[in-house]
Amino acid sequence: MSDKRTAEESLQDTTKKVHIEQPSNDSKPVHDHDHFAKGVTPIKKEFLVSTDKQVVYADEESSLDRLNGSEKPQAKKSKKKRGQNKDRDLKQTKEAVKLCPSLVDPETPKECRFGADACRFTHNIEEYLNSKPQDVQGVCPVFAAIGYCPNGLKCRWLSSHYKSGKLIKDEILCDKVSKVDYEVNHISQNAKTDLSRKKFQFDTADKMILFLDSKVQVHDKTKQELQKENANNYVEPPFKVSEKKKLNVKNAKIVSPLTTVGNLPYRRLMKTLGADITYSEMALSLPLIQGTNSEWALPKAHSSEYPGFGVQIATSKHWTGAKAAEAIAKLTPQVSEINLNCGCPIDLLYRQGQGSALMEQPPKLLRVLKGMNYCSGEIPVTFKLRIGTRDNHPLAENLVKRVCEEGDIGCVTLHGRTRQQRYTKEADWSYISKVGQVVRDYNHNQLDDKEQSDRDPIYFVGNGDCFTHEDWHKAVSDPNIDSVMVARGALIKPWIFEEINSEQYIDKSATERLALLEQYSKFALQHWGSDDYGVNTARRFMCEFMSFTHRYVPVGIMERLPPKLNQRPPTWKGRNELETLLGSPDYRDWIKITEMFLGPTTEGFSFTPKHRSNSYKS
Ligand SMILES: Cc1cc2nc3c(=O)[nH]c(=O)nc-3n(C[C@H](O)[C@H](O)[C@H](O)COP(=O)(O)O)c2cc1C
Repeated sequence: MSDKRTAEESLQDTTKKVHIEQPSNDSKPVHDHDHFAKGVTPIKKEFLVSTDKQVVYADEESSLDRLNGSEKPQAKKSKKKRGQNKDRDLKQTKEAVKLCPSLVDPETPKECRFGADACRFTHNIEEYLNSKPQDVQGVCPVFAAIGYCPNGLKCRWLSSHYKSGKLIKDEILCDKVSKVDYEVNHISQNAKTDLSRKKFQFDTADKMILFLDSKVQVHDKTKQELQKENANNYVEPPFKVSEKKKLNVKNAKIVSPLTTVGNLPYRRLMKTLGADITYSEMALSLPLIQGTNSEWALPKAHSSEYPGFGVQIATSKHWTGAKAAEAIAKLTPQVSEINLNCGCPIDLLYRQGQGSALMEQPPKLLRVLKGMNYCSGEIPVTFKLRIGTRDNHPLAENLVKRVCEEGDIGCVTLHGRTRQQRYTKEADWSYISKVGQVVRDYNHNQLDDKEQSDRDPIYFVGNGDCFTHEDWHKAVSDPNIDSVMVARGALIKPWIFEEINSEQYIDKSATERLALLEQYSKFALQHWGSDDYGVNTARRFMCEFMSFTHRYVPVGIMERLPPKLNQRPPTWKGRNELETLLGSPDYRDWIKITEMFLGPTTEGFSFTPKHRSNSYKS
């Protein structure tokens, strides 16, 4: 594989876009080798590299790090073969000497509540600066973007904005950028403390939970009496669906909720590339209502994402769903929808009755949706499900029918696979259409109902295997389907919406693709910081992102189109060194790419990707 210098030299390669002509249906492959076997990406002979290596991709479940401990139910054999890292240690080694955060700007030091002597961080600026590793060359990307660097002395590019003992600020740029480039949905420490100490006022949820409790079947006579009383105390929801924020789903370009990889910098990148709707990574309701820091990091969004930003939650109980919805509505109002995850296949969640397990308990699912809808104020509630949990036992059709009638939802998204299926076999778009028909019929009937005729239709979105503009347009040409949610397609080929809008394949040059990664790195530094911690975090998530981007096979080297998500390429080389580097499945090449933008890896950086064979420690 090429070294860093060569890759940078390759930056000079041509940026000309080439539009690939679609071969006609009857066109024959130029040659007829093994690599045209079913499931194998057809790559032109001159770009093939002979080797015995097999490409194996791990998709969804291996990215669910926060939910470690989960196991795929019936794939023990392949799990062993794949050697996935289920217990990745994601902690990074810390700086040897740490500067007290009160001193990041030495000119305007803040008060340290512990005092210099008791503080566990150093207050000796000179000692700190002497202990820092050498600065990364060039201008601090955060300073360049927003006119100042919030990490101050801790920045890894410090020398670019620190002159004569002072931090530089570009007031004009700062002022201009602050109006358009900011993050929303940060919640205060006080709010988190209130949640964790059970002092947060869940006024709406507390009422609704009593009512929903009355819907749970009990056999005890006293409890039944209490239930009756609670049911009688029920008051009308403060917001009807028609009074909630409008969803704008018809033909919208939608990026799926994506645990780990669908982080804020990635979604921000996707907004620059034409996404209309983005979702947070899945947040678990219980830690949300307990005020956990890491969970409340998930509803944060970039200003460019709102409106059009959905927060996805998982829950198994109506009370946690209702409380989480109320907390989100009160604390992070810049949310366009709260999406209930009813599709997550992973075992840990399933065993707890969350994710796809909710599909197996319709009354419970309806209680959860009702509770969320009642407590989410003006934020509409939507849900995402799969065909069912087991193969040959589809549940979605009947379930969606019931939810339309009773669930007060704004949109349904259906992933055309079962839980059992995971990513094997293609998504079943004919079943997706069938369920879409159910929603369409329901909407149609509502038009005849005078009381309901003012409300927006329930939208229906299909999901599964969309990788080309043809897939997308074919799906939305079905009158039952309002739009398509794109997951892996938008990770592997982030410019997919550009292709959809222009209705053609775009053969992005390697330079253009590298520029997207550079943009990601800049957004990542802005989000996580340009200090040691921020750079390490940005590097790790950039590697996670590249574990998808490297799977892109340039259309210009393919023997025939369309490319498919479930095809695996034989080993190939690109049209130049940079293209080969970007397609490398080797984690060391991903690190090399991060080094172009984030500087060299520092002592202690470790990256443990999905496959053990790819682990890295500096
Ligand atoms: C890395 C990764 C993380 C995912 N995380 C979530 C998630 O948090 N919530 C969710 O509803 N679906 C999640 N999914 C599933 C996708 O949203 C989507 O339903 C599925 O990948 C099928 O779409 P695709 O064929 O376009 O990839 C994830 C998928 C992947 C590959």
